[in-house]
Amino acid sequence: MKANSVSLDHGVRGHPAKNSTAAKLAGIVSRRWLSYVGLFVVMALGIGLDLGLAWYMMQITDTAVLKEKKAFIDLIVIGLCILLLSVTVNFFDSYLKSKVSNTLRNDLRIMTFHHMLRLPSSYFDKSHSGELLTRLTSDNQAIGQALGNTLMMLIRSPVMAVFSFIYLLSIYWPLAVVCGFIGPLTLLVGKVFGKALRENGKNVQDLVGKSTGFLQDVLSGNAVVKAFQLEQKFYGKYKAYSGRILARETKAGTLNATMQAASNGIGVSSFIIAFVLGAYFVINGKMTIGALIAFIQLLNHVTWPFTGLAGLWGSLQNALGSADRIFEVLEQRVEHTRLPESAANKEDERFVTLELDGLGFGYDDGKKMIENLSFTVEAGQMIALVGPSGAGKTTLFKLLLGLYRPTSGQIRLNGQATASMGLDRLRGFFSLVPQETYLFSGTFRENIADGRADATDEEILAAAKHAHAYDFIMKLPEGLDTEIGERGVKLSGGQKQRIAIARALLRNAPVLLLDEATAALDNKSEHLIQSALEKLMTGRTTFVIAHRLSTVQRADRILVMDNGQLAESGTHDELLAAKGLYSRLYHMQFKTQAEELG
Ligand SMILES: Nc1ncnc2c1ncn2[C@@H]1O[C@H](COP(=O)(O)OP(=O)(O)OP(=O)(O)O)[C@@H](O)[C@H]1O
Repeated sequence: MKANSVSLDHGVRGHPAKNSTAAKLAGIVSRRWLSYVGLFVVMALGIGLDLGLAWYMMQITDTAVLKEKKAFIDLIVIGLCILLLSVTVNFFDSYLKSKVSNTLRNDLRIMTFHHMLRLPSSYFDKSHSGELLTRLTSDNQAIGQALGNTLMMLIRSPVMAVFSFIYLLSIYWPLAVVCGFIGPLTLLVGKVFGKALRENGKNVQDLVGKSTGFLQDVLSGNAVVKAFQLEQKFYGKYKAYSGRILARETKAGTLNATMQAASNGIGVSSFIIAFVLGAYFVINGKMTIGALIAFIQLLNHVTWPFTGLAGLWGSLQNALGSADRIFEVLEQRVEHTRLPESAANKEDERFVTLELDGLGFGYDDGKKMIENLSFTVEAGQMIALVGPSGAGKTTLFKLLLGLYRPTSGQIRLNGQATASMGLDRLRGFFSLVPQETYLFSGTFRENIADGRADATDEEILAAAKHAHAYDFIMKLPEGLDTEIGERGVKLSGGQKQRIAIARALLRNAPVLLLDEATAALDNKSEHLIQSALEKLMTGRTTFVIAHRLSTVQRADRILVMDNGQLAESGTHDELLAAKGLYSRLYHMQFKTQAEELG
């Protein structure tokens, strides 16, 4: 990753930073100091050239007025040199500005994504993925723009103004002093409007984030939208979002226009004053015509920077609003200090025992979801988790995977408390087959290989065969290289599940967390999946959130959860004999299945 040779760790490592947004941005900008040195050199040359051009205009006008032919020819040569230099400087100015802007956008993009990948599940539960997406897209765009052109112009303008003013003083100081008072007035305008523009800019970005999240939901759930005929409702909702964005953008436009008009008025009045007064001084013989032309040219540099500054200040404030949103993500506490490596399939990490000791947990709302849960699982056992909906079965999986930390008690893996174990190592013990299959856009090969990055083609094919996915993949013209569509839209539910099983097979972790799908499949597909799961469970310790009677009956131990507590535990026969919650659930399900089978 040579091109990204910046440190990806934002200095604050998840602690809310006290520095201002501008100071935090400065920290990021400073990583590209060499490009900025180049930009400053080009800027100095550009300022010199602009001053030189004013001098040149004065000389050539006075030479023409005085009809000095020899000096006139010399000035034509000098003019050509100025032209050549100006073209070169202009090229490097634009090139370096876009380079620094693009590079910093790239830095920020990868830094933000790197940070996002290390954020805990609790953060994603609270934030909408579409909204987070805009921080990597439009917010990133706004900042990149500001750190290139806007920033350089903001630095160049006052420097240029100072040098131009000194030159004006040297031409005719009384006129310079009069005009010099007017330019800085525009700064006041910028100050008055800057805060409002920044706040408005942040509001626009917040709204864009929300509406993008909404769009993402509607577009990815388009089948439900059509089935429930939600088109009108969602169209109205999006129109409302869009209208609010428009209103905010119109407000920004009005603020900008007022600010520009005010600073322009100040700029134009200084121009008129200079022209009228300058003409008066020419009539009185205090200035030459050439000096007046140079004066007007330079005055432009004294006033324009201030005039333009107001607009630039506005876009900088907008970008700071976007930066606030990005830093909000970068300052979230991360669960990993670095990106975890896939730790599965390590021979030295065999599973021996897993103990839950007085485990307690509640989500953010403080309500206890799991209370005082204790049990021990030995290697090779198959544990079925059953219980009513909302009993806490999936939550237990989240705790085992370290997606959330227990609020009390301990989980011990091979005798070691998981709280003191690195998350990479902890997650390396597990392979997850979630209830809702989640595949990523890409090919079959890529999706299966997500189980293990260094898997060979033979291993991928073997996993596909064991998962009964090989035949349907190979029937497709591009085989393993067939694109599966967004989240696997081109696949049936059963096919998706078999790809997920192949992925888990390849991971080859010692403990399998299997959340059985509840969706009913046809008999053939069901049989293929059962057979694939059998292969996956072989030689592994398995926790299965069980919805099927067959799974439950085969389990070495059934843990019956109710309201986050272990209500009962035992084998199928023991629990039936106990005639408790399990027995009731079993008979209820058995009756339903018998009815379904006619
Ligand atoms: N991220 C979350 N934030 C807050 N509460 C949550 C979160 N996820 C789940 N819950 C709540 O925790 C409780 C247990 O949920 P869990 O998903 O563990 O149940 P479950 O036993 O797996 O249910 P099911 O069989 O229906 O999948 C539920 O009341 C649920 O509303």
